[in-house]
Amino acid sequence: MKKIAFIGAGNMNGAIISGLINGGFNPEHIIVSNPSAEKRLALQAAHGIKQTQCNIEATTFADVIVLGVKPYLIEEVCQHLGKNIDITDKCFISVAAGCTIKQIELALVKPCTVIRTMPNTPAQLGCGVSGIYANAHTTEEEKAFTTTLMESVGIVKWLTSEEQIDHIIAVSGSAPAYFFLFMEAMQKQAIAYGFSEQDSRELVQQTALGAAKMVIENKLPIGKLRENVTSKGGTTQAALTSFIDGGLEKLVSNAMNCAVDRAKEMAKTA
Ligand SMILES: NC(=O)C1=CN([C@@H]2O[C@H](COP(=O)(O)OP(=O)(O)OC[C@H]3O[C@@H](n4cnc5c(N)ncnc54)[C@H](O)[C@@H]3O)[C@@H](O)[C@H]2O)C=CC1
Ligand SMILES: O=C(O)[C@@H]1CCC=N1
Repeated sequence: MKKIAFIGAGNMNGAIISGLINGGFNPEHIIVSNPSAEKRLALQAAHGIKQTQCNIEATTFADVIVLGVKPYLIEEVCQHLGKNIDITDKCFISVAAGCTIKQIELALVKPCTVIRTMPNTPAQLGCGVSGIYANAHTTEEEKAFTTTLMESVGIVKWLTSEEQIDHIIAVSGSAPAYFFLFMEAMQKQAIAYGFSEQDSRELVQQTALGAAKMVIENKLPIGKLRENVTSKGGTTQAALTSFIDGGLEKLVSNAMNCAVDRAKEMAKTA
């Protein structure tokens, strides 16, 4: 079985590690590296994985290296690895937004496999979505392993161009936060009606879960599910009209385009 090094013990790598372990991946084959101790020790305590403060030690241990540091650190981390150890047989998988395969290849110096994946944090529950795009050095076996790796934390979509990574960021990578923002706004209003904070949370979260399950389990178009809740001249129609008059659709597409633009900007300034 392949060994995996997670460089960075933050939110995204932590979510993938949780998902892998919950899916039965052997913790002995996983190492995480992070300069500060707290987060890597917490991951070790939670999952029984190996940990180190040294990226070189983690990379040397593994066949597959998941780069999960902030985008502005990816090149620095890769240069350090490329200059100090033989990485030619390793498979690098970056989860970073706004850092291209070309930038990573240049930083690693030696030619090797570089794959970009854009997961999202529901990966920690096995409910993630990951877009994947691979460079020309990637073998079919490495592609198959990456599919298996990311499928252990959710669904996978292979992409036909690297640009689609930026689109996946807008559609699913950043998107849990859109739903959280919407739920926070609903919870605030529920509290304003006098419900306790806890009751407000339960009302909102259960409604979000129910709505998501209906979308998943029904084959009906999402618009039809919406119509089924909306009695003519009723309460839902009043609420939806307010959303539509407020420009919700445009607001959503503008927000998603802002995520795409920001990913492109980050790649330029890297
Ligand atoms: N948070 C999210 O929902 C998603 C994040 N991503 C990507 O994941 C990457 C990480 O993001 P987060 O997990 O949110 O950030 P984070 O800040 O939670 O995690 C980054 C971790 O890297 C560690 N770190 C810093 N310098 C390091 C070094 N030289 N070597 C090893 N570790 C080092 C930090 O101490 C921190 O624990 C980013 O590139 C981001 O674009 C991708 C998809 C979703
Ligand atoms: O906000 C970010 O830049 C990262 C990428 C997708 C989710 N979080």
